[in-house]
This record gives sequence, C-alpha cells and structure tokens, in this order.
Amino acid sequence: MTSLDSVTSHPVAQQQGTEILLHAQHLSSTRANRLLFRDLELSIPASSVLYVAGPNGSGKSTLLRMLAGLYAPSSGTVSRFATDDNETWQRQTLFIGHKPAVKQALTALDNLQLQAQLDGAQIDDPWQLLETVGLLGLEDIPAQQLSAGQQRRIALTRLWYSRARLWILDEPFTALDQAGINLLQERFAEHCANGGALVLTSHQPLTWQPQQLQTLTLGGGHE
Ligand SMILES: Nc1ncnc2c1ncn2[C@@H]1O[C@H](COP(=O)(O)OP(=O)(O)OP(=O)(O)O)[C@@H](O)[C@H]1O
Repeated sequence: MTSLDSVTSHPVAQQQGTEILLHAQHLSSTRANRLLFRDLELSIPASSVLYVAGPNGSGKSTLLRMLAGLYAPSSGTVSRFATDDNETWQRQTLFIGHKPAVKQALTALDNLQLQAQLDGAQIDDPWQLLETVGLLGLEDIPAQQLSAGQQRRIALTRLWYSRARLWILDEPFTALDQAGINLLQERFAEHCANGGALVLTSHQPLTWQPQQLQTLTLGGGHE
C-alpha cells in the first residue's frame, strides 16, 4: 500500500500575485482496495510545469484524470481557474490520454480535421500543421498504416491549435523519436512562456529545464 511518506513533491516557490490555474486539496484515491495517494495538495501556477513521476501502477494516470475532471477523487477537491463555471473549465483545459485517440480508418489529414472539429477549433492551414509535426507526405495514408510514433504525432497536433491554458498530458513522449521529443518540449516551452501551464507524466526524464518545475513522485519512486 502506498503511504503519504512515499509521495514527494518539490513545489515551485510561488510569488505573490501569481495566477494559480489549478489548486487541489486533500486529494486521495483508492482503487481496487489499494490506496494510491492521500492528502495530496497541489497548486499549478501559470507558466509552470508539474511533472508526475512514479512506477507502473502508482497512480499517475489516475491523478491526471482527476485533475482533468474525468475521474472523481475518493476525497478532496480540485478547483480550476478560480471558478465553478464548467464551460470555462472545459475551454481552458486540454487533456490527452496515454493512448492516441486516432481513428484507424481515417487518414492523418482527416483525423486532424475531425479532432479540430470536436475541439471547436478552426485550422487555417492543416498541411502546414502536418508539416510541423513531421507528417507531410503521409497525410493521405490511413492511420492504421502509420507507425505508433506517427499516430502519436497526429494526436499531438492538438497542442499546436489548442487555446487551452492548462495542458494535462499522460505520457506524451511515448513512441516518439528524439526529434519528436525535442519538438514537443519546444512547444511546451512556448506554451509556458505564453502563460500556459502543463501537467505531464513520463517514464523518462525531461531533457528541457522549465523555468518553474514541480516534481511529484508517487509510489515511493525516486526522482
Ligand atoms: N479501470 C480501473 N479499475 C480499477 N482499478 C484501476 C483501473 N485503472 C487503474 N486501476 C488501478 O489503479 C492503479 C493505478 O493505475 P494508474 O493507471 O493510475 O497507474 P500509472 O502510475 O499511471 O501506471 P503506468 O505507469 O503503468 O501508466 C493500478 O494499479 C490499478 O490497480
């Protein structure tokens, strides 16, 4: 069983007046009769990154889904953007799960356009966006004929058109090559520089040094 002692957090030194995009208090989760974490307190200021680490099964995805409002905590509260307004919360939050939500029968271009439509976004030049993520020339191929990393790149196009300020990303680097990881980290840096914030999990260390980084290790792992 995971105990509170096994949760380590290195909070950002918060400056007075810093905007807090998300604040969680006394957050606990028990799944399948197993305590994953308890009494967790988190604040995510604008322009910061929360990196959630820990071994398989330690509760990283569970926590991210809670922060995204997709899964109810066993106890505790999550407040977002200092408002109870659900529409604001939905508009300002982008969650991408660890499996790329890509329609296998559709091409990269069709997937991008469908996803943008679902997100309520207007993309002026989808070919430019496909080029940015390294998929130009592959736009007419059904996703099922693309590699895992190429499918991940389709899912991640959302990060180039999203206007949400808080990105919650579960293992975004999975299946990406080093060039893809670097591209993504550049995008993260840009997002934070523009006042956005990011929560992510990964089984690999960040090779980018965010200006404001908190590390939360679940399940007794080490940083
Ligand atoms: N749908 C589910 N129903 C019941 N229990 C679940 C479910 N999904 C996950 N769990 C339990 O919650 C625990 C934490 O799972 P979670 O996916 O949050 O871990 P994780 O740290 O993200 O793991 P990984 O590194 O393997 O992705 C698991 O050990 C599992 O027992």
